[in-house]
Amino acid sequence: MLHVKNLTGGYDDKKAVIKDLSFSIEKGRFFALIGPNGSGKTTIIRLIMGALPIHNGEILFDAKPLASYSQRELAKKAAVMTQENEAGLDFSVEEIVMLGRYPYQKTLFFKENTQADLIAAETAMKQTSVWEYRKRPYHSLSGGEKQRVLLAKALAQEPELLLLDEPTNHLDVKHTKELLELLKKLQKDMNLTILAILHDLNLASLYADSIGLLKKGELEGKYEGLHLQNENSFSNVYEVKLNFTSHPSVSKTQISLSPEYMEEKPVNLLSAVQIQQTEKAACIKMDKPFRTLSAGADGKGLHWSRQWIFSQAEQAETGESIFFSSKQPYILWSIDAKLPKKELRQNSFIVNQSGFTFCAIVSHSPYDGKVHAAILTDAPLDDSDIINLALKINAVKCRVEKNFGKIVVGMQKKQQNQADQERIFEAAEELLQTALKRLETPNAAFR
Ligand SMILES: Nc1ncnc2c1ncn2[C@@H]1O[C@H](COP(=O)(O)OP(=O)(O)OP(=O)(O)O)[C@@H](O)[C@H]1O
Repeated sequence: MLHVKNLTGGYDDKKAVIKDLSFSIEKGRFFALIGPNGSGKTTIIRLIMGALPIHNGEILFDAKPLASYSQRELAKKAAVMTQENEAGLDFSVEEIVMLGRYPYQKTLFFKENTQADLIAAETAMKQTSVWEYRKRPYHSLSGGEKQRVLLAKALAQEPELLLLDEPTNHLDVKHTKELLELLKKLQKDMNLTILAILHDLNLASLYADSIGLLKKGELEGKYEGLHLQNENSFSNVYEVKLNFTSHPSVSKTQISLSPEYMEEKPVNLLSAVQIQQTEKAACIKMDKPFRTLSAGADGKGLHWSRQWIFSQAEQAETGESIFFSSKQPYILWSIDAKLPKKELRQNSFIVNQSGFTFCAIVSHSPYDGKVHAAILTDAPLDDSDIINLALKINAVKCRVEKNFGKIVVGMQKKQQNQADQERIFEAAEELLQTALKRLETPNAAFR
């Protein structure tokens, strides 16, 4: 559909902003153009739309050079939605959208609107949810509403290729999702080809079929989706440390930042923990959240939590808590070791060596046959160790994630027999041994 070959161009003949750029977009594909501020993304759209001089190379639409299309022909093929401020225009919403029909009209006067023009404009306004604003002056709308009107105008052009410059700018999270879902629908239903400049790398990862990463006017790479191994190249281009992780429910990569202002400091579990025990419930609390992998009754999955409740109640307290339902609640691990030594040895492991603390909590309720296990450590262990442990005790949810030395694994699984319970103890012990090996403290003792 669109072939950009060795394109060099910019705002004047002397200085090229885009340098020797090549990429193509197949018909019906969603291509996201990303890159730092000033890398040339908008300039590429301007070059594609013939608004800027090409110094070298060529742009082909359907294998025909850009220059062979008249303005009207080009406008039927490709529509662009830019960030340019049209707020000065004193038109109503429907008049703005109708401007998108100009390639199909003999004159620019609205009275020439045909039935096809009216239907296309109405469809576009309904698709973008601006139909209810159609009589309102454009300048009276909010930034997000204006954004959707400009998209409606582009869609009214009935293009084969849609060029979008930061289409989700100004949109709240609901409208961002709605707009991108709409684009995916148009892509599928009408085989629309989309080139969108996106600043939000997570959205690019979720919605684009392929991604072009631009750096100083050159294409750093083209990616068929983002993958964990792209972390370094993206971090280099953006000059900031990016963390690539897996989306919790779809097979896509998501990107996060680690703010420096809240740099994590190692915490000593022995002093960070508080234990509260009543007749019907027991609660282990930490003074800061720990990375938690849990299949507990509440707070399932991999996230941050700071309290673990063993309770007869059906519901846990809210907020960073993991809830272990147990009809016969008890904690088998106690910080001040009040429990008989034998029981403590059987059910918990505490190692305090080299400044790091490890602790395994395993509780088993003979009443309902459920086993609860938690591994807490402030040692810099790999999540793969945790995952290995999780696999051994049949945890239902697990995910590899970079950790920062503070890990909690909490698991709950219906286990019917003693052998399963033993397996958990063994796995927990193995994890602690791995941790010790890593810290080169092979002689650390269990208490
Ligand atoms: N009208 C202009 N005249 C001259 N130079 C321009 C003009 N518009 C942009 N530039 C320059 O071209 C380069 C690329 O700008 P462009 O707007 O294409 O970047 P971008 O990647 O879209 O940035 P952003 O993410 O900030 O929107 C920048 O160095 C910019 O200063």
